[in-house]
Amino acid sequence: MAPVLEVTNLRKHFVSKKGFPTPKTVTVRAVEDISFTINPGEAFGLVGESGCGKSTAARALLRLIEPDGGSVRWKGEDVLAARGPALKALRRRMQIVFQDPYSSLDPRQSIGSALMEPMQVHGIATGAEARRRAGALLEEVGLPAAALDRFPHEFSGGQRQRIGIARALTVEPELIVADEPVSALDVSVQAQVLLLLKELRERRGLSFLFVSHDLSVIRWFCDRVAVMYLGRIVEEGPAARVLANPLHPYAQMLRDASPIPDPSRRGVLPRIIGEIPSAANPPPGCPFHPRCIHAMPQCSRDMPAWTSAGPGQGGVACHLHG
Ligand SMILES: Nc1ncnc2c1ncn2[C@@H]1O[C@H](COP(=O)(O)OP(=O)(O)OP(=O)(O)O)[C@@H](O)[C@H]1O
Repeated sequence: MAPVLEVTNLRKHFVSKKGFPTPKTVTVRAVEDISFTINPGEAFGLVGESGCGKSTAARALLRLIEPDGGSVRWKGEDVLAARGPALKALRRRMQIVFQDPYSSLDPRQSIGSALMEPMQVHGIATGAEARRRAGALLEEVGLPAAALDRFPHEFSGGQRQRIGIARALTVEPELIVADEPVSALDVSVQAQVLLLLKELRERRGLSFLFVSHDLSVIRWFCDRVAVMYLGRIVEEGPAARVLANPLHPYAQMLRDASPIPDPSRRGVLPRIIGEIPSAANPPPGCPFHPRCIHAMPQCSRDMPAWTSAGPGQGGVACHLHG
C-alpha cells in the first residue's frame, strides 16, 4: 500500500537575535531531518517532551510555517513546491485540529460562519447548501445544528474542540493533523473528544498525524509512533511495540515516567534524569547522551545511525543497537 504522506529529512530552524547589549544570532534547531510515512487510514503518533519539535514538525509539513529543508509528498505530489491553486488543493486534503480550542475560533464569528467559510473558499458549497452541511457536521460531532447561530464563548472547552473538529471536516480532508487535541481540556472531557476522533477516523477512513506528549493517548489512538527528542526521531515503529518494549533509552524513560494504570507497579519511580538541553545548543553525538544512563564514549562523539528493529518493527537511532 502506497503511503498518503511521505516526510523525508524535514528540517526547520528558527533564527533570532538574543542578548543585551550585544545581541547574538541564535539558531534553534527545532526539527532536524525527520522522516516518516503515513499509510491510508493509519494513525501515526509523534510523541516527546515539550519543546522536542512535535508542533513545529506538524506545522512545517502543512506549510503553516515554511520548512528549511527536506521533502513532503502527499500521494506523490510535492507539497513544498506547490504554489497557488495546487497548494490550495493540497490544503484541502490535510487539515489541522489545534490544541487550544479557545484561541482557534474567532470570538466575533458565529459557528455557522466559521464552518461555512472554508466550504466557500474551497468551492464546496455556498448559501443554504453550506448551512445544511455545517448543521450536519455539528450533529456528526455531537452538537445540535442550532449551535450554528451561536458564538464560541457560549460553549465549553470540549464543545469548542468539537467545533474545531467540525471545521476541519468542512473541506472533506483525508488526513487530520491533531496537535495535542485534548491536552487543553478537562480530564473528564478528554476521553469523549478522543472517542469522537476515533469514531470519525473509522467512519470517514481518515488518516491521522497525532501529536501528543501523552503515551497513554498515543497507545490508545495510534497504529505507529515516532519518538522525538531535540528535533530528531530517535525511535519509530508499531505503537504496541514501541510503547511496551522501547529500545531507545529515551523512549524507555518516557515509558517509565508515564502514569502506570497497574496498581501493582505503582511506586516504580520515573527515571527522569536531567533537563532537556536547549535546541539552540544541542550536544554533539547522540542528542540524548547527557541524560542517558547507558551512555558510552562514542555517544558523545558520533550521531547514531538508524538501525532496524526487525521486520515490521520500525527502527531506532542508538549506539546500543547499532
Ligand atoms: N516561532 C518560534 N521562534 C523561535 N523558536 C521557536 C518557535 N517555535 C518553536 N520554537 C522552539 O522550537 C523548539 C520546538 O518547539 P515545538 O513547539 O515544536 O515543540 P513541541 O514538542 O511541540 O512542544 P510543545 O508541546 O511545548 O509545543 C522549542 O525549542 C521552541 O522553543
